[in-house]
Amino acid sequence: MSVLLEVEGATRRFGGVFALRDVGLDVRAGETHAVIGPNGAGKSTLFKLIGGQLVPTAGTIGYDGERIDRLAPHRRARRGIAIAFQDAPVFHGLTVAENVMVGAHAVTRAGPLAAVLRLPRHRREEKSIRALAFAALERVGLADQADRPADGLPLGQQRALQVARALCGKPRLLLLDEPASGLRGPERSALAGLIEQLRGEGLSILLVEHDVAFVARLADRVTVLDLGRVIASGTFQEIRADERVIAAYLGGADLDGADPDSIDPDSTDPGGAA
Ligand SMILES: Nc1ncnc2c1ncn2[C@@H]1O[C@H](COP(=O)(O)OP(=O)(O)OP(=O)(O)O)[C@@H](O)[C@H]1O
Repeated sequence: MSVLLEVEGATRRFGGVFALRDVGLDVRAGETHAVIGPNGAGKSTLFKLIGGQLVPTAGTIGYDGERIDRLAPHRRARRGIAIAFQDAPVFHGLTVAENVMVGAHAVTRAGPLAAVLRLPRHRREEKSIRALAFAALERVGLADQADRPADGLPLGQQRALQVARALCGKPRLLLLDEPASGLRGPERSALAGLIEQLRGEGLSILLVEHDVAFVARLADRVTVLDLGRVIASGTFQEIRADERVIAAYLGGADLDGADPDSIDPDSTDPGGAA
């Protein structure tokens, strides 16, 4: 399997604090790779280095054979890296479809503001943007919600909407920022099913997540961060047996409780990775 994303020696310092030190990981084409770690481990910092919201103090990030660590986020998006931020705003007063159309700016010349303001440049592209948005809504199972106001959409469907927005950019690599956070059992299961479906369609996925049960079900490989360093990487079964991982998770009770085969539909416990 070829490597799509390669992070090497990534270091990020904030003043005297090393949020990340010499971190390496790769995402292979078609795999779901999860990054987990306790609070303050550096997960968000790593996510932002890959998305382009932060630049590394040292190290490199390669994507599809090209260095991208100094590229602006929108240039990464145009190369096929899409981000679904779990707390990205839902634009109230717009329909579900219109909210998703805002995500199409990565593959069209009109920007998101043009989409919202319906400027002439946008109108020329509106037809293809609508088609992209509806295809994305189909993929995430929200097509029947397309014309309803996005206000008041249940949290699980809001997450699916964020994923649909990201899919409008026709990504090869989808970055998911704690997608299960705050979701209850059935919604978590539905979202896990969606991520499995996208993986089945060939999308490469990098998932930063607190919820260990969620990761156990979805990830082909897991990278574990603690205090800014990689302490283990491998399949979930491999990392759950690693002594450093068990120590980082205070005795391993949370990891042992994560059943890779199921997410308890009645559970609201996020798996205890926090
Ligand atoms: N902008 C910043 N300025 C100063 N320190 C920062 C900044 N961002 C992160 N840090 C520090 O870097 C370290 C890693 O933070 P980061 O948010 O990446 O961890 P995390 O694993 O995402 O944590 P959490 O699970 O709590 O979200 C922490 O010590 C944090 O305080």
